[in-house]
Amino acid sequence: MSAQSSSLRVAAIDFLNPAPLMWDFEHPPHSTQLAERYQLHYTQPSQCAAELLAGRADLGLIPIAALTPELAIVPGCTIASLDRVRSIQLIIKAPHTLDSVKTIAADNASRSSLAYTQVLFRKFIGTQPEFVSANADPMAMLQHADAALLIGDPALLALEAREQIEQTIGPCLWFDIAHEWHTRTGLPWVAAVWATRPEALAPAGFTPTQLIADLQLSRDNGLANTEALVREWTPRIHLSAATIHHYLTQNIHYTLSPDCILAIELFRAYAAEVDALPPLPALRFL
Ligand SMILES: C=C(O[C@@H]1C=C(C(=O)O)C=C[C@H]1O)C(=O)O
Repeated sequence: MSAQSSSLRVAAIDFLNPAPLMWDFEHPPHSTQLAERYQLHYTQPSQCAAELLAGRADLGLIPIAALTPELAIVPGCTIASLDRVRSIQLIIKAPHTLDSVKTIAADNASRSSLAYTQVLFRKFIGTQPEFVSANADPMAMLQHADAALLIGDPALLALEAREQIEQTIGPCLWFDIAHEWHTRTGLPWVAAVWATRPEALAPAGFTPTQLIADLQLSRDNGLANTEALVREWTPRIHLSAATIHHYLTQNIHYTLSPDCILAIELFRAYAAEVDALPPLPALRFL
């Protein structure tokens, strides 16, 4: 059997924010060679986690809320933010405020932001609002609940449509969940990491070193090509080139630094404390 006789099945996220991480998989000169070794499939964050946990994917860009003791974090890359992320919005309908909100319609694509929001209310505000899973449609969500939690591209688009939403729904308060976490903990806000079932690597002819190197190089090449990414995404999403540029360079942080690891540990500890997630006593790394 040759060293690379089969490929690694990868579940990736179909939002704007992971685009720099995916650069080499989608652009020459590396895309052709990577396509022989990686079989990519794009879906929503919650689905990436489900596929990895069910063994339908070997590697996934998954919400940190979905990490289990069986999964190993691939060091190097992350989807995080050092303060405001822009794409995680909690929209609260007047006259409600953070203290009075009772029902929250939560985007069913999310695992991490849902648990961060539960931590925000249960640990920091001291209330127990009810969360109802919903499709990412801000008008419908706000018609049925006191607040809406949106993630990814739908959150970015809701911010652009803020006036229109408030004309229909009435005045709203808009909270950036990453900023709320950062101001209360002093730590980065971490949403997702590359994770793998480590036993899947050898049968696909991969070593951990090679996987880590491929993913980091793709991220580095993506960040070196931000201008090209902005040009590619401007026709694909209803946002200005300046907003996309700011989002990719200022809002999202792509390096899994020691602070990000501390943040994952604290988030999982708080989430277990408030019964938002099962306990995860130790993080496992590849
Ligand atoms: C920054 C974001 O992070 C995403 C949010 C996630 C979640 O809430 O579960 C998971 C993966 C990330 O890609 C975003 O999509 O806005």
